[in-house]
Amino acid sequence: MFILLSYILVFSAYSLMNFPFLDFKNNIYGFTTDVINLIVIVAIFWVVQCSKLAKKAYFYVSTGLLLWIVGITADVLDEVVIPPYWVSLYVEDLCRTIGMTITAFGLFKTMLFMQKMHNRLAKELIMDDLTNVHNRRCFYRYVKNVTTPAYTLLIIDIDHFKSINDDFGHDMGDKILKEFAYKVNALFDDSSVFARIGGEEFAGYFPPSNINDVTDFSQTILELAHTINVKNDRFITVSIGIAQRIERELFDEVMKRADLALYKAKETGRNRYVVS
Ligand SMILES: Nc1nc2c(ncn2[C@@H]2O[C@H](COP(=O)(O)OP(=O)(O)OP(=O)(O)O)[C@@H](O)[C@H]2O)c(=O)[nH]1
Repeated sequence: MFILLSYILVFSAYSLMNFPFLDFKNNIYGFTTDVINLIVIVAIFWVVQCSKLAKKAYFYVSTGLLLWIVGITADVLDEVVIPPYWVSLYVEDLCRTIGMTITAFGLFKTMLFMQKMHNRLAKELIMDDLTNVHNRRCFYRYVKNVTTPAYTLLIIDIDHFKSINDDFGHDMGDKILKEFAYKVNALFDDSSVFARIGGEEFAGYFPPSNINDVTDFSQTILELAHTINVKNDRFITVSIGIAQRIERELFDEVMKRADLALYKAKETGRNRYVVS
């Protein structure tokens, strides 16, 4: 900013001292318009310096605006003095045109950067970082907005997960969570939702369906868990609580019943499902 202002001052002083003067009174409107243009572009340049753009976008926008400002400075001065041909051509027209083009390219890069950032944030808002399945926020928001009457909720909890962490380390725990989430997620179709809602706790939503279909599905999850190997022939097991919504029941109440059913599954020996 300092270098830019210095340039404007030095170039203005040089032009005023070396080039012949015009009849300024006749050019007062042109001069005023050009000065306003210069102030606006310098203000935009200043805003760009204060904002946090991506490196490349920042580089292009700043360079473009700088060249543009050099061009506009010459534009302002040619309302006061008569510049030589090379100043009009190279300093004014060429700098301004190239500056505008580079700025436009920089803005295009900025838009791409914003779009990428938006997509990333939108994904982070609904996806679980570790397992890449839907997260708790997404699950709760989705099911709370469901108006269909008899949907079914599942809460799935990996048994004795703490001991996996304790015996084989946290990295192994993470690996198991990822593998389990990936495999179970593949069982869910477009009409149902699967999500990680806590540490080793997952949830499933099914649209109105026969409860026997849901228990069959739960049995498949129990069997799938037996294929996930921790180490040395040790496989995981899971417990599942199932609750089907009763008419007018609130989402939190259905979740609570599914949670109580899960508690019962744990209490009665784990590695099983219990229907509320
Ligand atoms: N590796 C890993 N561990 C996690 C993560 N989130 C939670 N945990 C662990 O999961 C364990 C859950 O332990 P508990 O709530 O006692 O449950 P549990 O050992 O599975 O016992 P039961 O549920 O009663 O069968 C804790 O040790 C947490 O540290 C995670 O993202 N990665």
